[in-house]
Amino acid sequence: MATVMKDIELQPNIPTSVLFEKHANFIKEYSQKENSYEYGMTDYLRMSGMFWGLTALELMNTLPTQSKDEIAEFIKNCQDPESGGISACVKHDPHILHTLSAIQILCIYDNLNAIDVDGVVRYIVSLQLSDGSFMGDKWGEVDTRFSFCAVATLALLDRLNAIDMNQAVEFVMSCKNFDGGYGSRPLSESHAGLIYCCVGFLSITNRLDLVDRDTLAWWLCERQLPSGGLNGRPEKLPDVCYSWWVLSSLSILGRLHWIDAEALKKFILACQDTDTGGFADRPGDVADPFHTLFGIAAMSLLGYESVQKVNPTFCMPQHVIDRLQLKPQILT
Ligand SMILES: CN(C(=O)[C@H](Cc1cnc[nH]1)NC(=O)OCc1ccccc1)[C@@H](Cc1ccccc1)C(=O)N[C@@H](Cc1c[nH]c2ccccc12)C(=O)NO
Ligand SMILES: [Zn+2]
Repeated sequence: MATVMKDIELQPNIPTSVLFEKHANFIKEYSQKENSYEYGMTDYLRMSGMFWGLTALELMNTLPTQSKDEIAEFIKNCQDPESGGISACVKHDPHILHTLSAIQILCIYDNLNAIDVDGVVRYIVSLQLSDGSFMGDKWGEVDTRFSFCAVATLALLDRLNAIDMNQAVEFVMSCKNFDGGYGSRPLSESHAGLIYCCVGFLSITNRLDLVDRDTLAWWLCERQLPSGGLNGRPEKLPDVCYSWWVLSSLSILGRLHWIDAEALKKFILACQDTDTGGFADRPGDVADPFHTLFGIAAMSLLGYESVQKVNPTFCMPQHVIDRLQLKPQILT
């Protein structure tokens, strides 16, 4: 009985280069369709959506610098004066995910003094529990994603000393599985997105010595399918955003060369929508800003020319990380 591996077939006529013009247009148009149904439906993701769009544009050297003040104004209006946290959109509750996205955007524009930095630090500190873990917001959900958001935000603000670092590391390590991967809580299944968060967390806290380097690198390489694409867990279909979660983790572990880069590049290029611009999760699907950022960021990690270098730990342009004099640990 043949074991059927879930994968896709690449069509013959796929693009052979990144269609930069079309992608820049796609992102700019997306943000202008303010009164469209899709735009309204994604209010709850607005701050993250802005991070995806702006980072993609900066990586393609097309950041709209003229929007700097209006974006700072929007972010200011999203900061809750009482908790110090930042929300996805005005009138929404603050959340650690969108607090990170907001700080990432302000760092790209070198405009951190647009918001109350001490308030943001106070908010992050207020979310840490006694076991070292972090809640996403006041409603109490705990997840290793939020551990990453906490240390990434504090590192960008140069305020890492505000939290109990040893306890924070203890909790993340309690989520390591025997396959070398990490889940969202202790005993949760390994997943490429959470592995990115936990490896990124250990990179920022300078504790990559705690990773089972080759076991984990092996699990990550096993994500590559015959189509060249990467999936997020065994038996799943390939998806261009997993190119980012897996490649950035392998880069931090110094094992990027274990992936078949040429086959992966072909898969990523095939995910471009040649009509609308943008990247979809898989060839032939509808493009969106999320998959557009992670497709471009993955191409950057693969050394594709005329894309700015991206930092694998922060998913931000390397020149921004350099300006902030941040040196997240990577293994060579
Ligand atoms: C809420 N999200 C998801 O659940 C996506 C859905 C998806 C896309 N392709 C396959 N599934 N899943 C996802 O992001 O999984 C990867 C992941 C999971 C956990 C932690 C980190 C990354 C997406 C949005 C979305 C929803 C639906 C369709 C496309 C995008 C999402 O917001 N993901 C997060 C993932 C992420 C990126 N950087 C992070 C840092 C810390 C924590 C999470 C993230 C994000 O981009 N935040 O800025
Ligand atoms: Zn995806």
